[in-house]
Amino acid sequence: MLTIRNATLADGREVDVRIDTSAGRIAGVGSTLTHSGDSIDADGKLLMPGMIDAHVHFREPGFSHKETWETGSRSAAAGGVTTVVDQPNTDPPTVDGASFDRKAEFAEASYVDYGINGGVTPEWDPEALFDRPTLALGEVFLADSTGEMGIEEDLFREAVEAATDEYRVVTVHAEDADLFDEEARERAGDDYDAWSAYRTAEAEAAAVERAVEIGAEADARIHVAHTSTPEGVDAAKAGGATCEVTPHHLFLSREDYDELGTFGRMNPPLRSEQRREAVFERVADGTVDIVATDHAPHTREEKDASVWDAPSGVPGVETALPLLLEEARKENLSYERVRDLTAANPADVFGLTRKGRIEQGLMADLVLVDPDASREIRGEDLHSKCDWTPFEGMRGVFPELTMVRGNVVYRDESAEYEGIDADGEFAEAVGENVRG
Ligand SMILES: NC(=O)N[C@@H](CC(=O)O)C(=O)O
Ligand SMILES: [Zn+2]
Ligand SMILES: [Zn+2]
Repeated sequence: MLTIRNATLADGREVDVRIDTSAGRIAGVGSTLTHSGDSIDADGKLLMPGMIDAHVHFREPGFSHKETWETGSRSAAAGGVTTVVDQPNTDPPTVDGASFDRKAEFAEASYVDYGINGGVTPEWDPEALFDRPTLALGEVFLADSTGEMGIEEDLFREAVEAATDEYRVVTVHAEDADLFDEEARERAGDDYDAWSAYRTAEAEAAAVERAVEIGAEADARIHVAHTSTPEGVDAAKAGGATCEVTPHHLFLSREDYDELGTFGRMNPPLRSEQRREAVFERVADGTVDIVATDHAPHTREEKDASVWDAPSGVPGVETALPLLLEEARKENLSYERVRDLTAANPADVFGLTRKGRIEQGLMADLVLVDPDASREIRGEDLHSKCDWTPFEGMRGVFPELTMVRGNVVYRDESAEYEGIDADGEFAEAVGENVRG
């Protein structure tokens, strides 16, 4: 048994949390727990459920030079993420039994728990995928992005039906390439805003509408990945789907290209400041279900190319919760909203019934933070293989301690906790597949 004493929860309650470390579960939450066994004095600091990041690209197998399960999951743990959901655009793509099994072997190196999604290409093998502990189907690409896995509508419909028969959620990358602005293609390679002009907001809204229509016909559970526009969010919600927003679409806009260049290129692209604000409002008021990072690392060398040649994607798994906690510190979001967006809602959307909340009986996936300890984000301080961040110089509130099923996997070495004697920043890589 381990007790975290004097913790403050997102709703303001001051509690002790008792952890059954052998079961990895929360044994009790209350104010008058008896303190037998080990204990940590939280000294009034904030205790949050670990973030469930429903959208990461940890790049193995195939692209270990960009990220590995080890570096990606360390970055996750240091950012307060205790579960990640990995996407299928690896090499080989995760579309059949052999590729799933291969990825599952790499994932054993993970410091945090994980789900592995199955992908869809014309060669996919749904039976083999669903036979395995696949968390969800997706991201299913309705347009090409990194990995060129864009598929036609007929195959999408088939995939949605197959996933629904197997009780899997379908995560969709919703852009319609027919609505991309080909004229923008003529802009020069150093006009970085051309990427946003090319992959239009209309292309997102139209694809979301189509995806939720097809989903409704099949009675499917559709989850729209990385919605970047208020139109995309509204179309998803009106069609009965759930949706996620990334930190980059929440905190960056087309106005940041001057600073970011191709390091601000991703799919869907950055939008106008006006659209960014409208998306932020929908996150703050609870319309948006989830904040997920779409952590998509590429090396500096790869990114350092013309706007038409650079790969799409930015890292984000370590900075998402810190950026949101900074917004809460500034009272632009409530702590309860941050908790729901990062933990309770992703647990509900992906059926992770034993995760996402600080309640008796649930898994002890926990993050302890000093809510006032805001600091500048520096790429060189982060733990991803990707040594840059699009959020350089912005402020974040980083965790001091991250626990996965009762195991301390990360602690900030400058934070002192009586009762914790982990040596160094990271302890053991205890990550497991959330589907067993
Ligand atoms: N978002 C991106 O721009 N890139 C992602 C793929 C994706 O999520 O579309 C990647 O894997 O690099
Ligand atoms: Zn995508
Ligand atoms: Zn993605």
